[in-house]
Amino acid sequence: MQPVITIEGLTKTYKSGLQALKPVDLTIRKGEIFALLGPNGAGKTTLISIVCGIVTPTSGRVVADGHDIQADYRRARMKIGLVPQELTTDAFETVWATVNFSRGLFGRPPNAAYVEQVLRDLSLWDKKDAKIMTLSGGMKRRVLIAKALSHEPDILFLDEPTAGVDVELRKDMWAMVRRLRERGVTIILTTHYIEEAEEMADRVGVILKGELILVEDKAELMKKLGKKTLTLHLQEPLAALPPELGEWSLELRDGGEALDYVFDSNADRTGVPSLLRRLSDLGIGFKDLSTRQSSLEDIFVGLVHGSQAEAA
Ligand SMILES: Nc1ncnc2c1ncn2[C@@H]1O[C@H](COP(=O)(O)OP(=O)(O)OP(=O)(O)O)[C@@H](O)[C@H]1O
Repeated sequence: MQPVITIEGLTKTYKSGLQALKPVDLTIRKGEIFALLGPNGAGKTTLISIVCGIVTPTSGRVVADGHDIQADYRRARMKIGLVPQELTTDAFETVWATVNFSRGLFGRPPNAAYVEQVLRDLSLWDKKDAKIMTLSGGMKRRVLIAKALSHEPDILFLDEPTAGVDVELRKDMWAMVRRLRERGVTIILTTHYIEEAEEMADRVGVILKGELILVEDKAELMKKLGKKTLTLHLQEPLAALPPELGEWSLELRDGGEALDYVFDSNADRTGVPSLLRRLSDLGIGFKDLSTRQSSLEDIFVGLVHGSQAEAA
């Protein structure tokens, strides 16, 4: 697949001495939705701010749609729309004026039909003459997206697009992101909501303490690292795990009424049939059983713990 952004050896050390990015290498593919996932302070905003030309890198190189973001800043920036995390809006302007003004900043000629379509897509059309300060927080956020799309960018960055927004707006945003992707726009979003990455992304990058520790197709990531949990609801509660079950990593919960077994669903031997046989031999019966695939959240928590254990 064709790359649309190439990041090579990118680092950032702020004046305070804090190294916000260790050398980062990353290629974003044309037309994909890429989720950059990481906890607060991991370096997500720093990374996208560099690509969008707001923060100067300490070293490394970024090429966006064929243009070096430093040597050829204007042309690179023309290709990019950024929806920032913070609500920075021109309070006294109308929605219509502010979105058209943004378009003009990028040297694009006026195009009322295009701007109208953007506002309609974002359910902002009936607010076009409203002053921004009169809008709700959710509406202001939609205005930020409209501004970012005003100059018809091919690449859209969304920094924590749904932080603090209600469920309805979140769903609207996801739908809008999908529509943009259908039109060929490449989308990079940062999030610390696993649910968002799981729902939206084609690929996921996990960033921790300035280091991109993993980049993977979402489906592949879940398949490769995904574990399953088998839960057995026992007929009689167990006070403790019998030593005969020592070879399986089991956990008793719900007052001994439920038994959890975490296994690798891709392994040749999952240990499930032998566990069921052993339970039967021991006369431990169960009323019901269920299995659950690990979510991206389980995987993420596992990675964070793994990396903390390494650092310790
Ligand atoms: N202008 C700055 N000067 C000094 N340190 C900064 C500056 N901006 C960010 N940092 C620090 O760099 C690190 C990475 O911050 P960044 O905002 O990139 O993280 P993030 O992953 O986007 O987090 P969040 O989800 O909280 O936005 C943090 O430790 C932060 O305090």
